Amino acid sequence: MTDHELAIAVAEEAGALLLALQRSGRAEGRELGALGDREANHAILARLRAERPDDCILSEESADDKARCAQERAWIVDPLDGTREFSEGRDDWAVHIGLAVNGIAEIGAVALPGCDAVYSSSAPPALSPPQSPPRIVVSRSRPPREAELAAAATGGTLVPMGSAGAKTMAVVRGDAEAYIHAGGQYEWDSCAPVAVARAAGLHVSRIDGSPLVYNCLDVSLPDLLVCRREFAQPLLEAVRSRSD
Ligand SMILES: Nc1ncnc2c1ncn2[C@@H]1O[C@H](COP(=O)(O)O)[C@@H](OP(=O)(O)O)[C@H]1O
Ligand SMILES: [Mg+2]
Repeated sequence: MTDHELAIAVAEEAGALLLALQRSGRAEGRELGALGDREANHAILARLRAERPDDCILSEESADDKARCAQERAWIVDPLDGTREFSEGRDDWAVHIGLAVNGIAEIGAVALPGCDAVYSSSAPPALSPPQSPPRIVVSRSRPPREAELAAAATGGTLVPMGSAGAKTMAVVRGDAEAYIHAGGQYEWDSCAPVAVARAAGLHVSRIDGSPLVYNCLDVSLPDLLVCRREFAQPLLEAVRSRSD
């Protein structure tokens, strides 16, 4: 099984488990979210450890073994991204299985079980012509000021949505032209989605235009821009105007 095949299989397996849990009535609200985080994490770690015993794993839901930083390869996983939306019974949540190689998000699978979809860096969908002005997806609960500036500068509209994976896949799919986040996030929130976005030919960077680097000692990765290449320059300029 290749790394790509493994990432897809693990994302699908955890996604099916989570969808069944969400529909089961076993728990609701915060309790449902906590159960989902824990059970998906357990399934993902068991499978990755069995199939890739020599690789390190960084997961949102497990203690971080910093020995990973000395390794070329690290699996970076978010068992349930968009926990809030999952626990509200919505569809905008995701499972992220990413593999960073030498700090770069090389391989990723993002499952959107509520939409019956799995995206992979091995076969991203072809991009259709972008709409203009751009549709910019942002956090439902924490839309950043930088995105408002970017929308104002480009005449674009903000589209609130949960989950970093769901938002990035909206750009990959062509339902939006950009995803802007600022103010806080971690490596697991973006590694797998960014691997898929890179493979699809999208622009991916921090909001100052610098590269997104993974498998770092400090796992904070507080902002990002994923967008159609046509919009990268105007969006980066608009976001930079905040710090001028
Ligand atoms: N300011 C912040 N600080 C830390 N994490 C943040 C954050 N804003 C968003 N995130 C995380 O990024 C993911 C997507 O958030 P959003 O839906 O608001 O865009 C969520 O991951 P989890 O659901 O895995 O916790 C959320 O916790
Ligand atoms: Mg997350």
